[in-house]
Amino acid sequence: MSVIFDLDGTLVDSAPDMHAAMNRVLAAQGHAQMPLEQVRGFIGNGVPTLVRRTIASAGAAEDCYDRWHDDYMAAYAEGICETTVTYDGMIAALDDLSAAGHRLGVCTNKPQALSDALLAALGLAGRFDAVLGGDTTFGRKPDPQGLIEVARRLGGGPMIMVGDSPADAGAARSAGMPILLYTGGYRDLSVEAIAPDAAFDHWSELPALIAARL
Ligand SMILES: O=C(O)COP(=O)(O)O
Ligand SMILES: [Mg+2]
Repeated sequence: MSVIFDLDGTLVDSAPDMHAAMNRVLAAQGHAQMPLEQVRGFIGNGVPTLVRRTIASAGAAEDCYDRWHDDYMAAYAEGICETTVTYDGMIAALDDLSAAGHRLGVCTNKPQALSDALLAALGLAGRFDAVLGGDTTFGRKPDPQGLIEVARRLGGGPMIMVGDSPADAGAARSAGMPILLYTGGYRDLSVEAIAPDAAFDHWSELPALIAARL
């Protein structure tokens, strides 16, 4: 079996660093700071959506998009791993899954360079056989093309997607994969509304959930 993971809100709690970067952009543009919960609610569909939602929320002009986007990318690249941490039990779960012979991949809406930088900063890069970001030609979840490409790079066969958001669930469904939902992430819908194949609140539950699907 191959297991494909989402990154932000699933493997790592990266919202505080994304929030800090966005607040630096807001300050530079003369706008008020936003609370963490607000910016966290904008995460999940990639940087363009994050920037557009922030601009709308700040009441800034839509034509400042390119500037805010570029400033955010620079600010976040600079502070990509100041406070970001892995979720409790995640590393042990990956250890279990690798020991059980599963192949592991990442399909994220985070841009490729930032995803690679963050995984390297956390010492996680070597754990995955394929990592695909959201700014490639394969599009962004809920478009399933990225997921299908990661599945191909992992060698095909049975796949499971593990994510935290409606975009993950949508992509998995369109790609014909089961979706296991981590409930501790950044979803803006209830678990019932997302209707995953299974949900887990703590990473220690994941290896058994995957073993049950073999
Ligand atoms: O960057 C985002 O908006 C979310 O990225 P994710 O797909 O890893 O959750
Ligand atoms: Mg996510």
